[in-house]
Amino acid sequence: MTEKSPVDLLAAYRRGDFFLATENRTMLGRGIHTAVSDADEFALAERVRTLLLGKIEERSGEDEADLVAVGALPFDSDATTPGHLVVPKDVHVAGALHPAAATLPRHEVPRPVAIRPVPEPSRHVEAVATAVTALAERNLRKVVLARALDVEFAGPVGPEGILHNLVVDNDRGYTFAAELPNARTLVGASPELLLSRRGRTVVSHPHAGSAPRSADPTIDRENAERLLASRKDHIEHAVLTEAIVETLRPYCARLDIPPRPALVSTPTMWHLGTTITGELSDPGVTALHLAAALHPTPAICGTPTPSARRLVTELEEFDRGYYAGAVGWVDAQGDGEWAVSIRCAELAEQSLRLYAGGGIVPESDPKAELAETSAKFATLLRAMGLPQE
Ligand SMILES: C=C(O[C@@H]1C=C(C(=O)O)C=C[C@H]1O)C(=O)O
Repeated sequence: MTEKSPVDLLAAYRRGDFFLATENRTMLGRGIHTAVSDADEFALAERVRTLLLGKIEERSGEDEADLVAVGALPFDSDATTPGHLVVPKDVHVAGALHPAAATLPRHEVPRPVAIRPVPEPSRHVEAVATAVTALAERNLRKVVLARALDVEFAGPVGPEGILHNLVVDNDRGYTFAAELPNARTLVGASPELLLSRRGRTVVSHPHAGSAPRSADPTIDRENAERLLASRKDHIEHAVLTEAIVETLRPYCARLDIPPRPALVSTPTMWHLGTTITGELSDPGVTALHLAAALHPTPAICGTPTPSARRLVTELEEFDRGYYAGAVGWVDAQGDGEWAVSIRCAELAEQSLRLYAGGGIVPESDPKAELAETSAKFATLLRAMGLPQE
């Protein structure tokens, strides 16, 4: 592994590579040594584990640090949208991109020729109202409804400029670009950690409960305080942390769960977040296996999961693809990091689809839910140099 600075890695990123920047690490994966796709996420985790362990043996004693698999899990796996990981030919890892990245000049992204909401905003409001009724009828505690924006360009557009600007804007969280098996690139900046594993230590940082940031410091503070005091948002959040804890508990000898969520901020949103830390009882369980066990969490699907998933399919007029899945890496030891793939877009040759959703509980107001998705689009719109809806 040659030494490169984090800013060099960002500059070196090209479509086809894997890129992930976190608060303390920057990773660039290039080339395909082996690609593994599987619609069954646990089978995928097992195949990747066997593959990486096999590679350790081939190398016998050489450096194992760059033996990783990187990639993305979709919201709903099937044959055309499988979990997709790649063992890159070359992996470069460096330290944190920030604070240095904040001073980098922004890149120009071509202006779109068309932006079309899917569905129309009024239809999303109706879908949320229908969801609120369905929650009571079907005994659901929460469902997450999303909408999309289809953006078209006059010519080919790469992910490089968008990724660069996302990195400049976001000094925390998980900023990523990953190649998808459908010849698209998933690019985004998620605040939310699904799961990380380092040795026996696992961490999950679920987010639920949202309010927009404001350029006016007084309004910004008020929005944050209203969120911290909002019963509706605390209910949405509790449903999520309960599910994470329930899933992780059987794997862990110890779990630390803070009694109440904390305020988390991105440049565009306030959220409620809870950092859950655990110690694995079986260190043989990989980060990817645990990510597969947790997914789909009530942050992006709902509770109970099967009926929430059904309601999502009934009410959303588009396929989520790799939005509301996970993006990350796992190494030969089973360590890894998986972020929830939100605040992201799937980029094709000269078009992209960007996504945003929000949790619906019985107390939800449909108009406020529409506004929340608009605020969430801002992460990507800003990186594209566009006005925020
Ligand atoms: C579903 C999204 O975000 C999720 C939903 C949230 C909410 O409902 O409050 C908050 C953070 C995320 O877990 C998204 O950004 O698309």
